[in-house]
Amino acid sequence: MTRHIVLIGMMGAGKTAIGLDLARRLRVPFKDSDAEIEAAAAMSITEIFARDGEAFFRAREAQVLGRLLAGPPGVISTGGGAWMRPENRQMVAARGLSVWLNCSPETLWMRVRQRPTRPLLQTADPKGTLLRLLEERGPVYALADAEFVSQAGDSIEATSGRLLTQLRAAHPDLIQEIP
Ligand SMILES: Nc1ncnc2c1ncn2[C@@H]1O[C@H](COP(=O)(O)OP(=O)(O)O)[C@@H](O)[C@H]1O
Ligand SMILES: O=C(O)C1=C[C@@H](OP(=O)(O)O)[C@@H](O)[C@H](O)C1
Ligand SMILES: [Mg+2]
Repeated sequence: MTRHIVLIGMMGAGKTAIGLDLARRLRVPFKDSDAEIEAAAAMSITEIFARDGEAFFRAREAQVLGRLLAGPPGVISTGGGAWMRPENRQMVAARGLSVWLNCSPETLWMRVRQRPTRPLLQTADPKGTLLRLLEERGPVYALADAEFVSQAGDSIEATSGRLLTQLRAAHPDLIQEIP
């Protein structure tokens, strides 16, 4: 691979799950910015938000993203808010291909409602919060180099396989060796 593949998009779109499977198929390193932040802080995302606040988390996120982008090309899954910072978008553009994992609001909600691991959704109306964030962020996600639409009924494996086919077709320069 000549550049990183950087997955962006909403919470629950499957950036972490699809990124892992995509990296396995490509036999390249997989990094998840949230997991890297958690490892460095020895705390969960929930604990970081509760103890240090969102601004602190966003600063760590930008740092971690910079470090991951400086490493060998691989698949990087970001947290849903990372793409909102213009500096992060610039860093990604310099070293990677950004791919918006797009997904219907119903599917996002179905996936995130089961897990209390996303502090931004700990509100009185988590579904309303998710929809509002999607509305705010959608136009910014659309700035990504590529968009991939994840279908609700597809498995993780089917989705990452289809994503790889789409990426190979649209960016033959990116993946030079067929694993
Ligand atoms: N087709 C699919 N694509 C992505 N995730 C899926 C799919 N089917 C089920 N899931 C589940 O949905 C959740 C997606 O969450 P995650 O990968 O953490 O998303 P994100 O990192 O974008 O917030 C995971 O629990 C995953 O196992
Ligand atoms: O959308 C966001 O602002 C966030 C998304 C989360 O990552 P996922 O998109 O991987 O769930 C995590 O970074 C944090 O809870 C904030
Ligand atoms: Mg994730």
